[in-house]
Amino acid sequence: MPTSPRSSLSALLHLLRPFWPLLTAATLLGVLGGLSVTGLLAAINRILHAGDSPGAGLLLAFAGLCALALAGSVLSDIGTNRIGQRVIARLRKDLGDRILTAPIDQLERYRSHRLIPVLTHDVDTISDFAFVFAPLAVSLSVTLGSLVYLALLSWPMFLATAVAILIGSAVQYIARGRGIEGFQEARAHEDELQKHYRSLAEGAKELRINRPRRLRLQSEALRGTIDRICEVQIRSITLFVVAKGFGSTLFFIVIGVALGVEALWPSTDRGTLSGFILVLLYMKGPLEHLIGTLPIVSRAQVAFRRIAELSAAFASPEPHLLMKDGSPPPAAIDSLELRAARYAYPPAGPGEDPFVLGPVSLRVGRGEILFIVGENGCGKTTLIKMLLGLYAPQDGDILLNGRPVTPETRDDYRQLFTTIFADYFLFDDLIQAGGNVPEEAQAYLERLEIAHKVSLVDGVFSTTDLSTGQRKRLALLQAWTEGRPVLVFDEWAADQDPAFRRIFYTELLPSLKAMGKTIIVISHDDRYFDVADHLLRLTAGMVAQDEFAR
Ligand SMILES: Nc1ncnc2c1ncn2[C@@H]1O[C@H](COP(=O)(O)OP(=O)(O)OP(=O)(O)O)[C@@H](O)[C@H]1O
Repeated sequence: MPTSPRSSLSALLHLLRPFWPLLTAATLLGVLGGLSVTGLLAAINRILHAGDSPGAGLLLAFAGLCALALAGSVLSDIGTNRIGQRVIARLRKDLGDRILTAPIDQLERYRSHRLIPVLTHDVDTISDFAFVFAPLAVSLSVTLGSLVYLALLSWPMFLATAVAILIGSAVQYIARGRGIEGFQEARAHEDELQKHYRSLAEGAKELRINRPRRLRLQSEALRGTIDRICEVQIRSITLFVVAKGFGSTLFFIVIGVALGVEALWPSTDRGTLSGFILVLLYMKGPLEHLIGTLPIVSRAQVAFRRIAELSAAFASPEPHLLMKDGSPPPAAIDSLELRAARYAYPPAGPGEDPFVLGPVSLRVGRGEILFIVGENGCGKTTLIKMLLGLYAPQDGDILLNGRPVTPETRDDYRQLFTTIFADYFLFDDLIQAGGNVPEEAQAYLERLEIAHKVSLVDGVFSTTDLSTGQRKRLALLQAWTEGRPVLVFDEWAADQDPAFRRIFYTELLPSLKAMGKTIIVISHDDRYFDVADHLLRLTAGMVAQDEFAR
C-alpha cells in the first residue's frame, strides 16, 4: 500500500512528540552554535580589516563566541543523540508490541521475509538519520546565519548568492525525487534478498544435495537481486553526487563573478569583498553537508514508509494481549463448542478460489479425547486454529461452557490451551507463570525417555540440539507441565518411533485424560483411532463424520 510523504512525516512527528522539550532545546542550542560561528566570521573579518590592532572588547567578544560555538554544538549533539537513541528504542518497542498484538492471520499474510527487513534494515536507516539530525540543524543555522551576514554586507552579492543557491536547490530537488524512486526500488529488492537469505540458511541441506537448485539460487536469485540492488543504489547515489558537484561549482562561479565585477568596476570596498568570500567559502562546508545528507534523509523517508505500511497492516491489534497476567486459567472446562463457525482464507491470487472451512458445529466435553482426521489440506489445522481462538470465526461462534467467547475474552480463552502445532516453536525454558520451575519436570523427562540427553539447569533445557522426535518430546514436556485444561496435538506422533508412538496413544493420552484434561489430537494414525472418545472427519473443509465411541 503506497504511503504518502505526509504520512512518513507524521510518523516522524508522532515519534518525536514525547521529546519536544529536549528537541527544541537541542535545536536552539545548535542554532546558537551555528550563529556564533557566523559571528566569529564577522569578527575575524573585522579584525583583519581593522586599521589598528583589535581592541580588548573585540577580542573578548571573539573568545565568548568561541565558547558559545563550542558549547552550542556539543550540547546540541548530545541532546539530539539522546533523542535519536530514544526514538529508535521507542520505535523498536512499538513495532515489537504491534507484532505481538497483531491477529495471527494478518501476521501470516504479511510474511516473515518482509517483516525482518522492517525490524532491522528500516529501523537502522532511521537510526542513521537520527545521528545526522543534530549536525543538520547546526549546518542549517550556519547557512542561514551566513546568508543574513551576506545580506548585511552587500545586497547585490547576497542576491547573486541567493540565485545560485536557488538554482542549486532546484537541481538537488530534481535529483532527490529521482534518487528516492531508486531507493524505493532498491528497498523492494531488499525484501526479495531476505527471502533468498532464508532459503540459504534454512534450505542449506537441500541446497548441498541439489546442484541445479543451488546454482539457480546463486546465479539467478542471489546474485541477480544483489546486482540489481547494487545498480539501483549506484544510479541513485550518482545522481546525488553529480547534483552535489554542480552545487559546489556554483559557489566558485559566484565568487568568480564577484571577483570579475570587482576587477572590471572596482567599487566595492575590499573589506566587504573579502568578508563575502570568507563567508561564502565557510558556508560551502555546511551547505554541502546539508546536501550530502539528503540521501540519508531520502532513505529514512523510504524506511518510514515501510514502517508506516507495517503499522497500517497491523492496525487492528487484539485487545488485552499485553495486559499483565490476571487470574490463572481454571484447571478444567465443562465444554468447548463451535456453533456454525466459518473461516475463509483470502484468495491466493486473482481468480483463485479461497479455502473455506465450515460452517462447522462441534462440541467437546470435559475429559474427552477428540480426534480430528481427514486427508491433507482438508482444514484440520485451520479448524484447531479457529477452535483455539487464533483465527476469529467470520461467521458463527465459539462457546466456552455454553457462553460465547468475545474479542474481550478471547485472550483469556486461549490461556486454557496448550498446543503443539506441526510447525511448533520450541522455547528452551520450562518456566511457568510466577517464574517457577515445575517440580515434576525431572519425572516427566524420565517418562519421555530423554532424561539421559537433557537436564534442566535453572529452568532452562541443557540442550535442544536433539533429534526431531526428541525435540517434540521436550515440547510435550512443556505442554504437560503448563497444567492447562485443554491439550492440542497437531500430528505430534508423526515423528515418533513405533514404540513411543504406541506409548503416546495408549499410555500418555489416557493418563492425561485421567487427570481430567480435554485432549484434541490431529492424527493420520488410523491404528489408534479407537483411543478417541469422539472422532471428527473433515473433507474439503466440511464435517463428513462426527461420531462418539460407544
Ligand atoms: N495461511 C494460509 N493462507 C491461505 N490459505 C491457507 C493458509 N493455510 C492453509 N491454507 C489453505 O487451507 C487449506 C487447509 O489447510 P490446513 O493446514 O488446515 O490443512 P490440514 O488438514 O491441516 O492439512 P495437513 O494434513 O496437510 O496438515 C489448505 O488446502 C490451504 O490451501
